[in-house]
Amino acid sequence: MGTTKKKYPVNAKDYKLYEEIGEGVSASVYRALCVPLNEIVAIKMLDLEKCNNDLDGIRREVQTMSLINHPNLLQSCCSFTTGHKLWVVMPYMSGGSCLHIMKSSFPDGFEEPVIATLLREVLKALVYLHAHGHIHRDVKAGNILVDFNGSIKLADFGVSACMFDAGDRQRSRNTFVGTPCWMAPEVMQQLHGYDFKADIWSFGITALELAHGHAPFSKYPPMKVLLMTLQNAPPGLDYERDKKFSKSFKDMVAACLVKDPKKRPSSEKLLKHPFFKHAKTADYLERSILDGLSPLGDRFRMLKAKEADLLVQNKELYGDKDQLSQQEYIKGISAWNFNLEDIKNQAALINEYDEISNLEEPKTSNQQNGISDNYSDAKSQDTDDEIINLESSFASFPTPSLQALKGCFDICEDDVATVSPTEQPPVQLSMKASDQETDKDDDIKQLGRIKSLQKTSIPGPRKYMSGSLLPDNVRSPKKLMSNGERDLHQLKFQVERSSSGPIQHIQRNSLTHSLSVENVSEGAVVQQKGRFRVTEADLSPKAPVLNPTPTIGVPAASLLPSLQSILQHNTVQREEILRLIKSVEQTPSSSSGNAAEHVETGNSDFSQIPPTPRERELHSQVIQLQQSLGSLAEQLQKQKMKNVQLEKKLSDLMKQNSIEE
Ligand SMILES: Nc1ncnc2c1ncn2[C@@H]1O[C@H](COP(=O)(O)OP(=O)(O)OP(=O)(O)O)[C@@H](O)[C@H]1O
Repeated sequence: MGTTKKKYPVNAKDYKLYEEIGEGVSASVYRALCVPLNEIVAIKMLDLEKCNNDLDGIRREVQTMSLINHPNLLQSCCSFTTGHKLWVVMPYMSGGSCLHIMKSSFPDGFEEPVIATLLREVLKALVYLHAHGHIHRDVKAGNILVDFNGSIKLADFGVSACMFDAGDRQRSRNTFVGTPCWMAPEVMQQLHGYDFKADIWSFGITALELAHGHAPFSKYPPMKVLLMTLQNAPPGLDYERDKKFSKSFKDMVAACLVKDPKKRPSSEKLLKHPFFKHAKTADYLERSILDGLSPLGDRFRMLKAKEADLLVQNKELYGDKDQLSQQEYIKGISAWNFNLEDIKNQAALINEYDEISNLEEPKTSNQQNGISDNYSDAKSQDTDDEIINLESSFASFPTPSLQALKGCFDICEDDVATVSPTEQPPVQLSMKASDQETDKDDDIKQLGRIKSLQKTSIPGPRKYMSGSLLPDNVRSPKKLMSNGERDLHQLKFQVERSSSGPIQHIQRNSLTHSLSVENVSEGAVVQQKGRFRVTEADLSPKAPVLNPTPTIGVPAASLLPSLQSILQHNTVQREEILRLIKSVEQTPSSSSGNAAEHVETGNSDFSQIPPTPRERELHSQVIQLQQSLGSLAEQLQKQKMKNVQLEKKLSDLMKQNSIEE
């Protein structure tokens, strides 16, 4: 790919910013000119101060984007920080995402040959990613980008995971990441972890999304989507209107949407499915889906305006009370609140929502696990019991420190100006190219330098995103207004995401919000950044993923997530050992009591009492766990020492800095 050979400047002043072309949960994307290369690019801007707790996600995205090299994957050209923003420079994909194209011109989805062509390209990208040990974890139409010539690239590695993280290729993941509608059941369940087969599920959901114009369950709030995905039979091409689709398409979707991940094909195998014989060339895509489309920026603006209108209409129709309910509902869901009372309240709101929503969902013929698969059945099951069951199905994980966001990127340039913590002006983008340079320079000056890593992050008003655009006929359960002023200008910046898109991050400034973000010690904490996202410490007995060994200049704060993860992991392992010891004690054979004593006293000599096979197995597990506990403690110790050293360096540097200033 040509982009890898060119040297893209890593300085904001070398780019002229044009119009906004996309928004996600965590980022805004702009079209821009790379002045020295005279090339149009797209720049994704992430506000590091607002991406609470998602240092790992951002780092992963930047790393993955720079390392991948495949024609169907969006590779970054370069990335750098300016003020508290991270800029990721990428090739500009002028067609925008498939989601945007559908919303603009194909509200009921694409024709089958188009779908086959798009999906084959995405699948090629997945084959590459999986072969290199990556799980994408966010495959959906919004992340399939189309270029002017019909070429396709899969984007957004914000939640991708590397299977080699801990040096173990086969390791399943135990993190809770993704976008609800596209999320595989095993990812939601968090029982046995998951692997690259989770992408195959999302791929199947994406196929349905491209066929219908929206993902299954997309009109439901996130909690409901989780319930439905877990309880209902997998969705498929079973609608009356799906008769137009070929058997091979239906087969391909059915192969992906099997609840048991082991029964899903690998991406490589799926690529050989007869359905992809219908795939055509990029040329064909250009003619069939790009023809007549207005420029990306215009489309984006129109779609946003439409969303804002919908929101205003909703306000008029349902009033503030309902909006407040929705807000409360989304807040609970977004924060993945395990407070039972809150969840019950949320469940009540789900029912409320259902009553007014227009049910057009399918009655699938196949039943799985003896659970009814039609929506009205699922609706009637919105009981407290379900919520309690669901609550027990999910694990909760600790959250990295807020401060950990800083200092992650040592690729900084241009961090020049100074600003107070409360000063966080948005980047103002002029539509006139000639004005760009001045405006941008001013902005950069305003954005300022982050003086201290210890500085408390005081987020400005949250710019709520609208990445996934609502189907027109759907009343938004997810778009809401703040408690504050509700003028249109504010609306623009506070539109929530569709539930068919990632769940919106909610600023935790409400007294009613009972979830403690940083309460690591209780282990009941969930990290969340727009998606359900619970990472770092997992319940797997395997070693936690450590941040790479810090290099000089990496702030000590960035080690905190690893340390927390190790601590958490330690606790989990300790509990596991205790549990095993208890279970040895409870083994009915007369010998087991003795065996437990041996274990408890650290004496593993079982020679005098012949152990049962179960005791042997438990014993060896205990030994393994003890060993790994030991090595974790060692790692923790090392990390602590490094932390101390780095903190010292850091404070020296800060002193030096303040002297210079
Ligand atoms: N290189 C690009 N060229 C054109 N449009 C782009 C490009 N990158 C992103 N976009 C547009 O911007 C939108 C948001 O970008 P992106 O998905 O990377 O942000 P995000 O915050 O990671 O989103 P998500 O909500 O999926 O997590 C995309 O859906 C797409 O429409």
